[in-house]
Amino acid sequence: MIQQIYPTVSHPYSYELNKDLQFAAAHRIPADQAGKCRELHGHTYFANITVAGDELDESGFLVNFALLKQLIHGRFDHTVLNDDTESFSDLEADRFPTTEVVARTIYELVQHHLDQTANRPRCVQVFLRETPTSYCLYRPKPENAHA
Ligand SMILES: Nc1nc2c(c(=O)[nH]1)N=C([C@H](O)[C@H](O)COP(=O)(O)OP(=O)(O)OP(=O)(O)O)CN2
Ligand SMILES: [Zn+2]
Repeated sequence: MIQQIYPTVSHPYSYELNKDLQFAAAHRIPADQAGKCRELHGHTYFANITVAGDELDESGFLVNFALLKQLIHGRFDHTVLNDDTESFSDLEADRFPTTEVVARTIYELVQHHLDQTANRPRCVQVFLRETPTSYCLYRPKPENAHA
């Protein structure tokens, strides 16, 4: 079980939910500065996804916790991230599967789903831990988070 205190994000909404999930994946960072991380290696990633909004859906949910797990764990668990060419690329640094880019990609996948719901909650933060000593936070710009 994941138990951690996460950084808080300020937002104007009345409801906020948080979903912890984990997935095992391999990656390589195709940059000279990446050193040993240029080689294929694996991590157990821990993600915390924060969703906020003012309206609930017909189930009384902002969004179903299980749906968030399905979107992210279902897509990335036991994969090689570099092979997921819809999300990542070995040719553009902004799409290398770094912690930063994976965190942003999780945001994009979650928000894309939320944009299709009637109650339209917003993903306001993604926390992604790659190693015991390394993590990244992704927060959309306010105009995207509060649209
Ligand atoms: N800004 C980033 N820097 C690094 C990333 C990254 O995604 N963003 N990734 C790596 C490697 O892929 C590696 O997985 C993580 O590196 P690091 O934290 O250095 O891992 P260690 O286990 O060796 O950390 P120690 O604290 O030294 O034990 C590298 N950099
Ligand atoms: Zn790595």
